[in-house]
This record gives sequence, C-alpha cells and structure tokens, in this order.
Amino acid sequence: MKEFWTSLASLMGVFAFFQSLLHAVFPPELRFAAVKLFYRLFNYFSSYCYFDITEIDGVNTNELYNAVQLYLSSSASVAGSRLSLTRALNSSAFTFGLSNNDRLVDTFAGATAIWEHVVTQWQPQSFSWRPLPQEKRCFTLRIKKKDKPIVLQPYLDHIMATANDIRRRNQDRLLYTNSRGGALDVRGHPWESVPFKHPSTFETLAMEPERKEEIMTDLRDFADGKTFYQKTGRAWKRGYLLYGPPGTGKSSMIAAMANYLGYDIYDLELTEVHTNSELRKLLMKTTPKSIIVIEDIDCSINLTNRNNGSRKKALPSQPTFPDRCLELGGMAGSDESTKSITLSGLLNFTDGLWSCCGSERIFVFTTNHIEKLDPALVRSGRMDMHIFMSYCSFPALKILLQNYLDFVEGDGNADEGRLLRALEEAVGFAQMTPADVSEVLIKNRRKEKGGAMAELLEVLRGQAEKRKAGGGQSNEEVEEEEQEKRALESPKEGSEAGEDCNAEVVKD
Ligand SMILES: Nc1ncnc2c1ncn2[C@@H]1O[C@H](COP(=O)(O)OP(=O)(O)OP(=O)(O)O)[C@@H](O)[C@H]1O
Ligand SMILES: [Mg+2]
Repeated sequence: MKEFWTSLASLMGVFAFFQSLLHAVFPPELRFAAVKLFYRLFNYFSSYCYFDITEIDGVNTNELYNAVQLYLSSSASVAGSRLSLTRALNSSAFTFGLSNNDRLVDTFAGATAIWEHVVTQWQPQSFSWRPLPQEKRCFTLRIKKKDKPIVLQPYLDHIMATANDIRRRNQDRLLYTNSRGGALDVRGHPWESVPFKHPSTFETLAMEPERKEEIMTDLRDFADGKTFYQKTGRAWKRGYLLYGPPGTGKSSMIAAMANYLGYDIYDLELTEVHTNSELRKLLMKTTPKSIIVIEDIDCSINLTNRNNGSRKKALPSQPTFPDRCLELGGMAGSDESTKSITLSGLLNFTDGLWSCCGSERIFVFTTNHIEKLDPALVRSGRMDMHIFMSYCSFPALKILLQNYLDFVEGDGNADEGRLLRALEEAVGFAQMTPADVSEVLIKNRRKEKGGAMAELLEVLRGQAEKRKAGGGQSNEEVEEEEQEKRALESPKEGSEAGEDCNAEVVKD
C-alpha cells in the first residue's frame, strides 16, 4: 500500500513538472490553441456530446440550472448518490440535490443522459452591483450524439415541466401585491409577495353544490386545456366575473380557486397603478398558473370617465362602436392614455395582445354592482363566466352548519331534524348573507348543536319579520353601510372610492 502512495506521489510530481515546463516554454496563445485542438479532436472521435448549464448566465440566474437541480432531486436514481438537502424560502418541503462534483445517470425516451454537477472556484471579472457567488457551478449533460436530434429538446422541455410541478407542490401559494404601484424593486420586480395561507376551499364554500361543481369543472377543464387552447388558436386564459352583495363569498371563492388549482394570486390594486404602461409591466411580470384579481372593479377607478377624454381625442370622426373605440383609444397612445390608466388599457390587459404574454392565467374581477360596470367590460366573451354570489340559500346554510357545528343532515336527533326544516323555511325570507349567518354560528359554536341552530333560527326569523314589515335594509341602506365599511378599511381612499361608486356610468 505504501508503495502505491509513493508511486502516485512521484507520478503527480512528474505531471506537475511537465505542466510547469509547458507553461515556461510555450506562450499562452500556443497553449490555448493546443487545448482547443485537443478538444476538437476529442469531440470528433467521441460518440458523446456535452452541454454545460451554468448557474449564472452573464449576470442573470439561469432558470434551466435551477430546473435541472429540482428535476434531478425527483429522479429515482438520486437515492444512491451523496445528496445535498435544501429547503427553499416559503417552501414546506425539503428537496434533494446532487452534491458538488457528483454524477447521476438518467434515462429519457430510451436514451441515457449522464449528469455531472461541477463546482469550481471563481473570481468574477466584471463589475456588478449585486454580490456574485465565489463558486462557479454548472451541470454538465452528456448524451450520445445520435440521440441529440430526437431527444434533447423534448428532454429539456420535460425537465422544465417536471421542475415547475415540483416547485408548485413544494411551495406554498404566494399572494402578490403591487403596493409600490408599477415601480420596480432592486431585482426588477414590481410585485411583493407573502405566503398565501387562506384556508377557504370549495368544500367550505357555502353555495349550491351543483353550481360549485360547475365552477370546479370549468377550472379543471381550463387547467388541463393546454392542447385545446393550442388547437383552437385561443390564448390560454380565462376570465371570471364574481358579483353579488358584500359578504356573499367572492373573496372566499377566489381563495378556493387558488387552493383548488394550486395557483398563486396577484392581487392587483388598480388605484396604485398610474399608467397603462405600468399596467402592462405588471402583467408581464406575472407568472403562469396564477390568478390575477381586481377586487371591487366598480370602485377601484373611474375607468369610463377617464377613457372618454382619450377616446374623443384619438378618434374624433369615428362611428360609434363603443368597445372597439375604447380599445383603439388606448392603443393609439393618446396623451390621456399614456398619462393615466384607462378602460382600454385595462381591456388590453385582460383581452388584448399583451394578455397572452405567458399563459395559463385566470383573471377574476369582483364587484358588488354589476350594473355600474361599463358594458365593454361585461360584454359576452370578455369575461368567460359571470358568477352571481347570492344570499344564503338552504344548501349553502347546510354547508355552514357542517363547517361551524359539524352538523350533517340525517345524522342529528329528531329535534335537530325539526330545527333544520324550520331553518329551511326561514332562510329564504331572511335574505342574510353567508357572512352574517357565519357570524351567528361563530358566536354560538360552543353551545350544543340544537341550541346553536335555535339561535340561528331566531335571528333568521327576526330578519324575515323585518323584511316583511318593510323594515329590512333597503338597497340604499346596504350601499351606505358598504361605503362606510370601505371608508374604514382605507380611510385615505375612502372618499375617492365613494365618489367613484356613486358615479353615473357615462355612455354614448
Ligand atoms: N359563500 C360563503 N361560504 C363560506 N363562507 C362565507 C361565504 N360568504 C362569506 N363567507 C364568510 O364571510 C366572510 C366574508 O366573506 P368574503 O370576504 O368572501 O365576502 P365578499 O363577497 O368578498 O365581500 P365583499 O364584497 O365585502 O368583499 C368570509 O371570511 C367567510 O368566512
Ligand atoms: Mg371581497
């Protein structure tokens, strides 16, 4: 054994001697040319081709590197190797990866791919504001030359798709907000994100089971519809308009949609966006598999009025085709539209060419007053599905009873059965929102089921009586209450939002 180490040491010594001799005798240009020639000869005779996937591409992070790292972590053969363990920010799972300078064999479509993770020390040559890593990492992929034309592209696509899938499974949902308007942060992102932990699901959502099923099927069809959208030449996106009185579950429905599909949410605060180009920038920085939400669209901004100015300027002698004109107004880039956000800007955002950058995106608008929206925004085809969220119905009530009291129809005693029938009669007349019903149930959740149901029955009957006597809240009262609520939620914008809410929709 000792002899082996002695001969190895002397061999390395000889190698080092020849290397330094080479360095001393030959100029660097010649050495470089010799190495290049050697590689050419090697490549010519080798039956393999090699691809380096570096961690940093120039000064940007190479997406493919991260994807390969994730992909290899899911590979079955990784189990035998030495593994590195990571847990990403906001992630609830651990991922395994190849350790430095380790290798792994993968197979795809009958071809063998050999991956090596190469890490070398590195001093960045160029100046960068961002601190750059001191190590240069890269994955080297080795595949047979004959496999390259058929296998390489599909293999890389497969890696990207698998990595995205793993990322979504591991990562908790993210909720993005544009609280800085369209301004970019140091990394060039206009969105800020926090982990999205809303517990609302379609199981807990109180609404008629058939309608729920219809929406879930629609969402599933959309998510699985890549080939359909490609075949039909449509942009892979879908729009939902949720409307109904406050407290009927519009926001809860959005959370349920995100949790059902595993999508992130971009909560677009329109009042923070100042120009159409800012809006476009925001859209460009959203990721696929996400839901872009504009809540209370009628109150966010007075789109119709703003747009009218630009429309007149851009198209003075056009015939009146309202929708078309609105879009052209924005596209023409008139003074008004470049300075402020317009309805045309918003329509281009959801519907125009820009809406297709990226794919698999859902747009959701919510409003309490569908009648106040500009017809261009609600015309058929613009928003694919209009969903009315109504007052608490009996099927919805049963879901709330199950959520809050663990009461299941048919499982209770005779008294509870009678109470349920009485609740069925009262709930239709009472016109209470699921939010109000939930409040009553939360207050009484410590009581035994029968007691809590009796309390709810009393409240429902009281509300029904009020309505019968004409003492129920009129629409104006509901609206007043709603405006007060909004003013409390955002004192600074309260008055402005209120004005917009009351503004008459200006039509041609
Ligand atoms: N359909 C529903 N199913 C289950 N819970 C609901 C439903 N509607 C309302 N709630 C309860 O009431 C609360 C308020 O509901 P949510 O914020 O979803 O209403 P909204 O329609 O978005 O109201 P707003 O128009 O004021 O924004 C939720 O936290 C939820 O607990
Ligand atoms: Mg809401």
